Amino acid sequence: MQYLSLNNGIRIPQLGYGVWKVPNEEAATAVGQALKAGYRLIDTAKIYGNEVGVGQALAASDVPREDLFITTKVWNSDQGYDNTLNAFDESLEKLGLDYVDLYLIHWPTPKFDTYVATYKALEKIYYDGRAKAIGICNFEIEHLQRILEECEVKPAVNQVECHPYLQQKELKQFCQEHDILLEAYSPLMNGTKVIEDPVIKEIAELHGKTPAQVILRWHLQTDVIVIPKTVTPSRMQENLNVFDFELSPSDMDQIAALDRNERNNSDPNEMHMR
Ligand SMILES: NC(=O)C1=CN([C@@H]2O[C@H](COP(=O)(O)OP(=O)(O)OC[C@H]3O[C@@H](n4cnc5c(N)ncnc54)[C@H](OP(=O)(O)O)[C@@H]3O)[C@@H](O)[C@H]2O)C=CC1
Ligand SMILES: O=C1CO[C@H](CO)[C@@H](O)[C@@H]1O
Repeated sequence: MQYLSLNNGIRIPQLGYGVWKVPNEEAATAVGQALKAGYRLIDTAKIYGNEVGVGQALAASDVPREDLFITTKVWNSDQGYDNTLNAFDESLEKLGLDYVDLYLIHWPTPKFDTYVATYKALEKIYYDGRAKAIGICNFEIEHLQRILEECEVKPAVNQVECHPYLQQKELKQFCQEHDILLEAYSPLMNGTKVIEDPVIKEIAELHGKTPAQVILRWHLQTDVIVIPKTVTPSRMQENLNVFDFELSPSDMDQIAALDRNERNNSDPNEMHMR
């Protein structure tokens, strides 16, 4: 496993395991398999409804707590200072943990203008030592600017949709300038289109790797954290086997040219409180 350092010095595995759409009843098995395969970062959220299953896998695993990196997120309808503190307590209890490694605001929900108060609750959780790091998801530059201006603790990460068809170059640069790591969600574009892209396929053949491995390797070489999801054990292993080859500058240039601002998930400015 390869690690990066967050802006507060905490180490984060650069490749993790996402569990959106993994039903709670299946999460314990899936996360257990992922931990056995070698994943150490698990990315869940209250809205995924599987924190209990994730917690069961953590409890059953012999991986020491300090080697795990557990992320969860506050959902839109729990935003606001007090609501967030309560939602955090519930998430922690479901996970069966006394701290998480990273707690994130799931969406800025700009229409309701609650994300600054929500972030201040995250700061309290951080100061209390119950989250080793805090951050946000789906924040655009204007949302980030407000946090940087109005809050004390710099977000450690901004988790956003990112893949070769949505490379987030401007946001990535802004985050780099402010020492915020970008974390790529839906890194395989939810297993759609980009996996079938002819340029990706050609590069994959050149390296004797799969298209998914090429995409994940591209993410790693662009210095982002990447959290692919799969419930298929062979793919868990496939997605981890990306540390034994390197994309050339020419491969990287060809993938850079695939950027087309194509989103597969919601637009942060259109996400409402649900
Ligand atoms: N903060 C946020 O707003 C969001 C965060 N996320 C996080 O990011 C994680 C990953 O993103 P997600 O949206 O799940 O999408 P991904 O881009 O990780 O794609 C997951 C899909 O790709 C398939 N897949 C996985 N590996 C391979 C492979 N090697 N070859 C072919 N297909 C493959 C999976 O199928 P199968 O499982 O059947 O093998 C699944 O259908 C989420 O699980 C979640 O933790 C996601 C969305 C939003
Ligand atoms: O992480 C995510 C997946 O689930 C949610 C919907 O249920 C999305 O809104 C979110 O971005």
